[in-house]
Amino acid sequence: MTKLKWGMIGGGEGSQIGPAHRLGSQADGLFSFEAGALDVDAAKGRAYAQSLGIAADRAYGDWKEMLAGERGRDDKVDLVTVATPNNTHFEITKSFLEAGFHVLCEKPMTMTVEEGEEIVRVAKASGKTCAVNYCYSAYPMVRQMKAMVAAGELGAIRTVVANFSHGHHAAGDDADNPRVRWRYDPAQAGVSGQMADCGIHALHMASFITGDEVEKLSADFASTVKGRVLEDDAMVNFRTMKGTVGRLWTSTIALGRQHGLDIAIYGEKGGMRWASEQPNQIIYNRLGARTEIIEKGEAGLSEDAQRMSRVAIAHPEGFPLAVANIYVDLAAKIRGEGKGNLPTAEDGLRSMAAVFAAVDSASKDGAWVDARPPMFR
Ligand SMILES: NC(=O)C1=CN([C@@H]2O[C@H](COP(=O)(O)OP(=O)(O)OC[C@H]3O[C@@H](n4cnc5c(N)ncnc54)[C@H](OP(=O)(O)O)[C@@H]3O)[C@@H](O)[C@H]2O)C=CC1
Ligand SMILES: O=C1CO[C@H](CO)[C@@H](O)[C@@H]1O
Repeated sequence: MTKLKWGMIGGGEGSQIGPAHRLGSQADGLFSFEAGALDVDAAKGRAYAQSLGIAADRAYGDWKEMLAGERGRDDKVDLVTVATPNNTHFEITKSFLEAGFHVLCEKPMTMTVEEGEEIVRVAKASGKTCAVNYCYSAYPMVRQMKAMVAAGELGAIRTVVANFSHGHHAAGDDADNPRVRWRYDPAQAGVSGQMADCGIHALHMASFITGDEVEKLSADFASTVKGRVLEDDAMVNFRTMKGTVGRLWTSTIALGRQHGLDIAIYGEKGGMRWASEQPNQIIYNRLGARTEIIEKGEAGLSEDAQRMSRVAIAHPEGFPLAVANIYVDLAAKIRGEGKGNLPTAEDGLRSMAAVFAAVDSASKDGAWVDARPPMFR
């Protein structure tokens, strides 16, 4: 099978997410890395792209040059990944979709709800795929949890408790760290810091696993590090469309917590929890029974959990392979072979609506506000 052609914008040398996209896109031999505008500094971006094996004429200085260069080629890239800071996602994603490219955009998909709605419209009109990199939903055992909820193994879901709390932005003297500073700069990050950076992953997981959506929420935001404009800690209570009670804590100042993404689902007949730092196990309790550990690779897992797992039982499969699962489903969708369980532009829009609702609620002492995008009300 001929490989699809892939290009990336952002994800340059030293970036946090760039390596995961390179490893993920290459893991299954489905995409060849053909073009990139990898850095905000044109010279650095061109040099780094070439050091990764990209031809000089496709190692672009910026995304506009890449769009102009690629759209005229017979062998243009099929898929473009947008892995730049948040304030550029909308313009780049919209432009590439309109020019006929498939796009995988990093989260948050846009800076505003209106932009999110615009991307949903543009993606639909273009007929191209626009996915958003909610990659934690592509861990095998997260797929297993989704399948178990859908099969009714937990009964009606009562409560979802999600955390995405780490301690890596706890140092007040780290404000100039280039990996940190844009995350608290409203011009580059948007109206929210940690809620938009990590909280939306946890909220997406809650929706993804339960097959439900956030309807309304109440938020408490805090900026605990002196001088920080945007929140670095947030507690959000929410309710879903089906009436499930939701709790979310997201923080960047929780020293001692490393990645800090975990989720628990409690239903009438059972409960289960999963943590991204122990991704191969689900801790499961049936009502009245002893605790069970469900292990990646064991017999009897859902078809989707098996499909998303590459190596035998007990061998760790981690973050880059979860990202690879997103690329597997993207390749299938681009080839018209199925949709998998891809996070979509609609998911990206729902996240933006939740972020804006949380900012609004926090400014009103935690008043409950509608968290649905106007387009879906
Ligand atoms: N899905 C996930 O799990 C994760 C998602 N993310 C998301 O990915 C995006 C990038 O985050 P992260 O990698 O942590 O950020 P970093 O700051 O670590 O890296 C950003 C990279 O993009 C480059 N860049 C900045 N602006 C442009 C531009 N206009 N054109 C081309 N390249 C540009 C930077 O260059 P330079 O170094 O010179 O500034 C750098 O190489 C964010 O939106 C973030 O929310 C991040 C981590 C995990
Ligand atoms: O999306 C993300 C998930 O993980 C990181 C934390 O480790 C975040 O900073 C990031 O933007």
